[in-house]
Amino acid sequence: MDATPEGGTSAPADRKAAPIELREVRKQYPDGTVAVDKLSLSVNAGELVVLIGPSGCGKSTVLRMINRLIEPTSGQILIDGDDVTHSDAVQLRRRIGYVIQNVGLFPHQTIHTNVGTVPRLLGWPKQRTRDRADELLDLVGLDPARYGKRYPHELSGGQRQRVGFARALAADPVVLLMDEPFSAVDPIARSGLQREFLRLQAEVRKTVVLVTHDLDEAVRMGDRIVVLSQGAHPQQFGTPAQLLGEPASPFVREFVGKDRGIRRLAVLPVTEEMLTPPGSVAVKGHLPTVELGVSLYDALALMLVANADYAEVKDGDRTVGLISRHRILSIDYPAEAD
Ligand SMILES: Nc1ncnc2c1ncn2[C@@H]1O[C@H](COP(=O)(O)OP(=O)(O)OP(=O)(O)O)[C@@H](O)[C@H]1O
Repeated sequence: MDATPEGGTSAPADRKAAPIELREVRKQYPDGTVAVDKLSLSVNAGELVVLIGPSGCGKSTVLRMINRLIEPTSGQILIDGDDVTHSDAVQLRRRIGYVIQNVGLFPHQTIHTNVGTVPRLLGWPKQRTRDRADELLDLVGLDPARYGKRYPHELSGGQRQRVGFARALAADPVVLLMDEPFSAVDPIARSGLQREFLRLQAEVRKTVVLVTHDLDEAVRMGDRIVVLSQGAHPQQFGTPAQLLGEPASPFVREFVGKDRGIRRLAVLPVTEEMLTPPGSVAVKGHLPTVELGVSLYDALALMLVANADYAEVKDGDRTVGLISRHRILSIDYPAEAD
């Protein structure tokens, strides 16, 4: 049985993703800087949680404490219920995938060898390691026959990033940590890679902690988002829609900014309650069609391109109603907290 988003129901033996819990974790660097001040946080198995906040608020420190590249000063970090703050750090890192900006592939090793790094360290038989590297390259959309023998400099930045994902996933880690993984590629390649990663995540369902400073990325990728202020103080921990619709404090409202109305359209779906029955309004010309459940943002974008006031909404082959531009632009905004 697979791990569920709620966590805790799978047998550990076949668990593919593990919950993470931080209990009052603190990091004070030797020079006295308190980067993380007693942070408590729970991430469910199979969930993608984004850490976002202003520069220097402690995001990377939090992430690097989870795989013990940085030792916490105090507090506990539990993975799958086990406190890992006193376990063997090298063993731990083999159970945790780690993806960083610019990937850090070994330049003198082929792509295939790079992807097989952790399985080799774990002592997997050669054939199994080779098969696994092929499988992972396929999974990230790189043909192993074509790219496996190349060296990192013979790939584009976006392709190298995919290899980074493949390498991080090769030994089937229970947790995946990603620190600004998309920021080294240009904006167009970035949105393609984000989409690809979401497709991959839907398939592998790892517990992912992603650090970014890009709010659009956070909203697109996160099941939930934690907004941190200096000292890694959580200001709000919620779904993208909650964050954009109900910022919990002036800090969060300022952080999500003036564009939050537009961003919010990207996280709210077209639902049946929003629809007008087909035939109840006179419409001119050909209407664009959208699937029930697409984002309001996408529906509105289609209407603007087609210069139409309505779009026809389908559920599979069936037309379930019409959605109007006006309806999308008049969605409610809950009262803001102060
Ligand atoms: N080795 C270190 N020694 C002393 N202070 C450090 C060290 N590493 C980080 N810091 C400080 O700890 C704080 C948090 O740093 P961290 O890199 O975790 O922040 P961040 O939110 O990831 O920042 P950014 O978004 O700019 O990458 C900062 O004030 C930083 O200057």
